[in-house]
Amino acid sequence: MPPKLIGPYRVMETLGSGGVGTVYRALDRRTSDPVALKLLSAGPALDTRAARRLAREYETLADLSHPNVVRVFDVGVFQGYPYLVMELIEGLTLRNYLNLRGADLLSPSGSFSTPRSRSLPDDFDSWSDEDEAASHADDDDEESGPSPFNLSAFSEEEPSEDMSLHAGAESVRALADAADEPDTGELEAFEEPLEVPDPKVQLVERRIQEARTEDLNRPERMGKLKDAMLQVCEALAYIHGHGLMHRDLKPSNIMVDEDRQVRLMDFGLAKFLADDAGLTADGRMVGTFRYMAPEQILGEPLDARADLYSLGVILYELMTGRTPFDAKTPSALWQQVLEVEPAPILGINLKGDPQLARVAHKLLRKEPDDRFQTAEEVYEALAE
Ligand SMILES: Nc1ncnc2c1ncn2[C@@H]1O[C@H](COP(=O)(O)OP(=O)(O)OP(=O)(O)O)[C@@H](O)[C@H]1O
Repeated sequence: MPPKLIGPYRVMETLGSGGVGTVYRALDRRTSDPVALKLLSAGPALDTRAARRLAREYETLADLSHPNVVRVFDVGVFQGYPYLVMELIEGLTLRNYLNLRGADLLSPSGSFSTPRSRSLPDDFDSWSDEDEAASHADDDDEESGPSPFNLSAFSEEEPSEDMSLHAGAESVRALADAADEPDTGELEAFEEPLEVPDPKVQLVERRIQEARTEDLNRPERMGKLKDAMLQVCEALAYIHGHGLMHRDLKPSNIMVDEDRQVRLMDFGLAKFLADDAGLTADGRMVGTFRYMAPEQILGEPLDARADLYSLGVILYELMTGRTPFDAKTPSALWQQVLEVEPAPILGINLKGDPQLARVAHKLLRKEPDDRFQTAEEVYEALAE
């Protein structure tokens, strides 16, 4: 049960939960203004010193004002846990915004609903105990609970066909059986036909893949993606210009409102929750490994270029449907981030935009010096 009152704010409903807390829609009882309130319940309760530090950190954020940066109104402490009050964004996270399909928007009753699709499965469930301590750091992307917002501004999106994007072997085989291809009967000679590549299955898999990349490359989706990325660059240029870093940039920290205006959220939070090496007081890492730059994983001093690496992961993911690196354990993931080159975007999405792919790969360079050096440079390259 969510609390009814947090400081002077009346909690109306839960908007979603992430790795470090829960976000509520709330009303400021003094003004009746609607706000979003993020209660950080992941760490240990704050002592007075930490509470004062929180207030200091957010004095800086409260002064920021940019159309692509979420406004921070207030901070406080509730039963020992810090909370942050910010602008309520009536919209969707970037991932859901770019996954929208007509079929997702209209519920059977005809009312609008939030799409629940996720572009990545959370395959980190099977971590070993030793990985457990770090596991929360990748508990991203949970966008739970229905949106209370009217999403009619997004409804012009054309419904796309059901492409069975995550069709398992069984459904692929069923589709193959139904495919209008002549049966060669060749498989009957084998005792274990499943080990032999079935041309019909391969054909259907190829068609699914083609349909999937066609969906990723829809001109309307690509236009939205590029526009959103440009706005994120403007937001990053602004906060970097103020000497701040985001440190936890990922698709669930970017929201798009009904006017397609992008808002960057949660910057600075990772810094407040962690020390310079990115560790919380109880030794856990703050941030999301899949989006973290190599130097961030290594606990090295960071600058704005670490945010640009995260931007590269986001762009890569939005162009291919998967992050550049993925593994079953954090240590395997770190090894990839530190040592492995990402698979070429255009090898996964054959008809992807070459210019955007080039930008993403340059952002993903392991050495900060080899990346774009500023968000302005990225903006220029995207706008070309
Ligand atoms: N200012 C806001 N206005 C409207 N909805 C919001 C706002 N901030 C967050 N939300 C919603 O609440 C959800 C949870 O946000 P939260 O920041 O807790 O999670 P997260 O970003 O997925 O994870 P993390 O805590 O690791 O950053 C978001 O996915 C979003 O749907």
